[in-house]
Amino acid sequence: MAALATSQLATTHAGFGLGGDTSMFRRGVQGLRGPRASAPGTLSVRTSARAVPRQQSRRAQRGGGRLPSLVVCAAAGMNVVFVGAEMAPWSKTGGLGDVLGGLPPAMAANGHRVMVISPRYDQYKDAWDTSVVSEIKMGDRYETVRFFHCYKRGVDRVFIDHPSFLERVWGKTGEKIYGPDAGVDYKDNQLRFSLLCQAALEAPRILSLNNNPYFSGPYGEDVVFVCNDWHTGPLSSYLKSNYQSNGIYRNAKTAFCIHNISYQGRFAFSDYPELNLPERFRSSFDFIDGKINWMKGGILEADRVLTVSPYYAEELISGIARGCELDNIMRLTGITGIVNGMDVSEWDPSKDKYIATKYDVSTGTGKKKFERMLMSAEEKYPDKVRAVVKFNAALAHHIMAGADLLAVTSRFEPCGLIQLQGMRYGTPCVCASTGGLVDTVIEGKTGFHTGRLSVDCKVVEPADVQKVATTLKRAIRVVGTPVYEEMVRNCMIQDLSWKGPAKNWENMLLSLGVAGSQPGIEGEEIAPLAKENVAAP
Ligand SMILES: Nc1ncnc2c1ncn2[C@@H]1O[C@H](COP(=O)(O)OP(=O)(O)O[C@H]2O[C@H](CO)[C@@H](O)[C@H](O)[C@H]2O)[C@@H](O)[C@H]1O
Repeated sequence: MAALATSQLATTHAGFGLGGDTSMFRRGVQGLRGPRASAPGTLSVRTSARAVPRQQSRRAQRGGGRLPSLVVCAAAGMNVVFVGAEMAPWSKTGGLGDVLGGLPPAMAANGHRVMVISPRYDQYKDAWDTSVVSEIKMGDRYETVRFFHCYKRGVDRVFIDHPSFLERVWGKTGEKIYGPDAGVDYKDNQLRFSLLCQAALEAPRILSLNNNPYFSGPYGEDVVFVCNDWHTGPLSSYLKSNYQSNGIYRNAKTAFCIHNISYQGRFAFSDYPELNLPERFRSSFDFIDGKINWMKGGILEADRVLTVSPYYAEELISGIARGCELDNIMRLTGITGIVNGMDVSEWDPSKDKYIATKYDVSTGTGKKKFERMLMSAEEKYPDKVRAVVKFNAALAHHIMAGADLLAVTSRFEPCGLIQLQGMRYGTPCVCASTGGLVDTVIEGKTGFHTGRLSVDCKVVEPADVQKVATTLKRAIRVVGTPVYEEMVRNCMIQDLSWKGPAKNWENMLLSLGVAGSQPGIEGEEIAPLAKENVAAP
């Protein structure tokens, strides 16, 4: 019998990633109104950071720098600043956190100076208070944010500290990032993430960071910001209105990356003034449903639009259903797809702390004892299914290591990480033919394709059920045969790391032409997965 992991992993956590797709959004902001509203278009971000030294010459530093202890890198490069609502392992509800955890170290390994900025949802014991503060306009009043920092795997991790992040989520990292309960958003998410965008724009200028052996001082103004999902939609607009119109960040550019288009950050149109953006940006944010749409604004105002696989990029512009009503906007701007990598140090079957029996491609075999147990369980409960509906990192690793097949029956899948994780653990995937699954799973070689499934989430099409059942049966018949063994091997010998994707990202970001940007070098990240970068309440 084949042990089968269903797409539970892909679906159970979906309730956490709530986003702002909220017709029920009603925000009570009266309590936040204050006397210091500034006119649209004026610089509303004020900093009280202490003076910082000028950034030293990168090349001079690299030339004379000592050999790095964590990352092998040298020469050239660019300043890249990722901004997002999640950053694994400090915060994660799904793949967005994984990407902001794994891609930046791979870029840093190639010699780029890389910062990632996300909220400080918890008292992370490895992140220090920089003592740098900034006053940010949040709705009608100014709020003070503090910047916390740690340097890990060659990357500056910057955490924005504000009560609207820490007080809500404290001690519950991984949950409650977007709302008090699954399916419920915080009423002030618009203000929380506007604060994140504005604070993120301050960080490269005011933080003097000196841990990296090749760089020191602030990043400065020649940077490329990489915005991720709707939470960062207004960042490009703030860059233009608060800085570039005042002669700051003249050469900076932005890229906007779509991980999940289902959550677009739709808010009542009457809330637009709360963003403190000039009128000229209103048309970028307004939407056909009479709301403002953060993702639309993010797409239209960025210098480049990306998503996480080439096939998904095609799907997004194919029509309303797969483009979720933003297809026409993306046809206008164009969109580039780059397949995600995965964190091969976190997901390593030969070292995985969660699994008792470590293995690699040369030891990928099943245990007779467990096979017998499964068979007897099947005899006893022939029609029963075990569903575990909770976020459990250890169980996720167990499933990848223990299953014979992984079913990923997504209607949409921008890239998908669980099929990569499955393949890394020698678990071929039975997947729907959509998005990144098309780009990453090869029929008959590393998995099985069901064909495309309907995107109408309200109905279960009998034809889709048939497709899934037929493909599962087809796959189960292969399990245990030499063909299956070959598929397991094909899965495990692939390089699924961030190395290749990081190079693709580099080329795309270089094409934006930020002053001083240069190609990186072939670097190897050699740092072990840091044990200490876990959250601690
Ligand atoms: N119950 C559970 N317990 C523990 N861990 C669990 C879990 N359920 C899921 N996970 C983990 O969460 C991550 C899920 O990432 P995915 O990329 O598969 O989907 P997600 O929709 O979150 O990401 C979105 O963004 C990513 C990143 O771009 C795209 O790959 C994807 O297609 C897009 O939908 C994986 O690391 C998985 O192991």
